[in-house]
Amino acid sequence: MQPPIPFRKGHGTQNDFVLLPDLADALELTESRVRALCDRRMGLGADGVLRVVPSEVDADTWFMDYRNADGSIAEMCGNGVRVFARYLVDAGLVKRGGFVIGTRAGDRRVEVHDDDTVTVHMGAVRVFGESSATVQNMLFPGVAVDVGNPHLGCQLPEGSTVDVLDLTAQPGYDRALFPNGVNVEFIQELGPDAIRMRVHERGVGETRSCGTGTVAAVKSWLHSKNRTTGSATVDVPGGQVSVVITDDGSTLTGPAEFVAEGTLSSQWWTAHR
Ligand SMILES: N[C@@H](CCC[C@H](N)C(=O)O)C(=O)O
Repeated sequence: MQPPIPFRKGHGTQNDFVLLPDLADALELTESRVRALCDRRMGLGADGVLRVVPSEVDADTWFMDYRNADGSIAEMCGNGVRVFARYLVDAGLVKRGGFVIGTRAGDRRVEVHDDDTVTVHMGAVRVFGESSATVQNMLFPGVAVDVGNPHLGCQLPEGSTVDVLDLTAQPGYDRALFPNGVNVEFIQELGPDAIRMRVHERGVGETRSCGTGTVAAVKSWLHSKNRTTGSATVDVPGGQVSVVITDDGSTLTGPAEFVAEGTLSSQWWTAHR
């Protein structure tokens, strides 16, 4: 019989996660279990799952096994990695300060600050093409951005607001350019160093924030001004984060909050295999 499984529920700017500490790398986290966990009625409810496992490459590093709510695997999650980092400190698995977390997009250095906000070194951000998204027969020009996972950042024309967009359905996108799907950001300029963003996430739907999406949004916004580097605050429906993009990397800083902790019922876990 499966012993009860501990979990934590947390969020970063309301992009929410079920965190499963699996220090012995023994949990069988199937697609069906991820979908059930993330379901807001039959499960705990979340945009994704963060499984905490030892890295196979480096004995001193913890690996973030991230899954989208539909059970799919993604390379990276910027809000998730902040919650993950805070968990490692809270659980006494690493010391507060700077350390490295393994992800499918590569190692990410994080700094957990005294106020529990977290800065993540998100690595290189690359624009790899011009494209567009379609929402309710309206075309939004944008650029394809690689933040370890794929994004399409669409800058709204001056004077437009992201509020009016209906993001209940997946925006249309070029399947040849994004063969593995894409996260789509809609960006509104607020000022010289401030933007707003809404996002439709691959494997989830519209979320209240997407950390990699905020980095992609700042890169797209800078690109629309013929700039490659710069910084901005990004307002999302769930709060605010700060992004800095330099020639050789990028950082994302924002909150990481815990909501609850408990154990999953063994019966429930077995029923959803
Ligand atoms: N919410 C995340 C991104 C999660 C992965 C994304 N849905 C994908 O499939 O690439 C973030 O905070 O970055």
